[in-house]
Amino acid sequence: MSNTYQDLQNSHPCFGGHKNNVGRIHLPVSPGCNIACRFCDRVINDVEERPGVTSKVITPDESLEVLEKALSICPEITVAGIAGPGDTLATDYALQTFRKVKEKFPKLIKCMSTNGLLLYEKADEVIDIGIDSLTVTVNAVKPEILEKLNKYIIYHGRKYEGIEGAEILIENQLKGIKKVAASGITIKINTVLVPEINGGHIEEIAKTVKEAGASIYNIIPLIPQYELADRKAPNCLQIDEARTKASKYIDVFRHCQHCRADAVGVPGKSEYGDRIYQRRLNVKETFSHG
Ligand SMILES: C[S@@+](CC[C@H](N)C(=O)[O-])C[C@H]1O[C@@H](n2cnc3c(N)ncnc32)[C@H](O)[C@@H]1O
Ligand code: SF4
Repeated sequence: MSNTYQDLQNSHPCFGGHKNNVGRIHLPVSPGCNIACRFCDRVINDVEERPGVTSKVITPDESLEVLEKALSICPEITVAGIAGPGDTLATDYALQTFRKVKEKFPKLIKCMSTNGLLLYEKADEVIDIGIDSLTVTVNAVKPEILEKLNKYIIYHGRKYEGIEGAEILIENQLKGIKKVAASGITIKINTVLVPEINGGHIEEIAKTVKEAGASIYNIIPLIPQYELADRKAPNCLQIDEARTKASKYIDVFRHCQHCRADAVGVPGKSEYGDRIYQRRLNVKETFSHG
């Protein structure tokens, strides 16, 4: 039986549990991605504090050793999460890792983040493994807005660009969210707020994902980079307005820390990634746009 939304509000830092001094570890086992968000720049480095960044990519077996070490250093960790650095469903490594974690650390909350392209077809596996909390990044529910945020998708071996790719992505996200939510798994939605692109669309996203079964909504301010390097990050007022509009339809999480794909510790309080992943000097290798 997976944790309920109420349980997670006490025990998962991204669902409200941040008040209780609980920690998480992100296991960076998923390097590849099957879509191309125009703002995403996945890199290997030891210094940047943002999603898509990791010091190394590890295997599902290595992740058990990493977890053991992390729990001995930081017993506050209640959540084993996988948030990249790429997409958790683009390769099988994340689901393999969760099966191993479930066996060896049955008390840990299993949490994963996906773009949702393959969520509908992999939903039975996600449910069977007993993922406790699932985050799906939904940046728009209208294809003409999404195509400004996503360049293409690779779906069943074919590349779909622009509106066509955006339509498939939105349809699969919403069908996947409905199916997984109906099984009782708690769903959080991430939206990257790019004021000039989806700033006026937040209410529609919030309403649509709530109707599909999501429980909580997290608006992430854009970090301007890659193709959207010249777009402005939202200011505090814009973020606050977007959150207030969304909260008419769905609970809103307001404490997102823009964590790395290999973060370890209690968000905002402790960070043990240096010790766990033996971070090196300032080495930077881009691997998302080869
Ligand atoms: C790197 S992704 C990995 C998990 C999965 N592929 C996904 O998209 O949900 C983790 C989160 O970082 C967000 N993200 C990536 N680049 C960002 C940026 N430049 N600014 C803000 N959020 C970003 C994504 O939208 C996603 O919600
Ligand atoms: S944000 Fe997630 S889905 Fe989008 S390109 Fe980056 S890793 Fe892939």
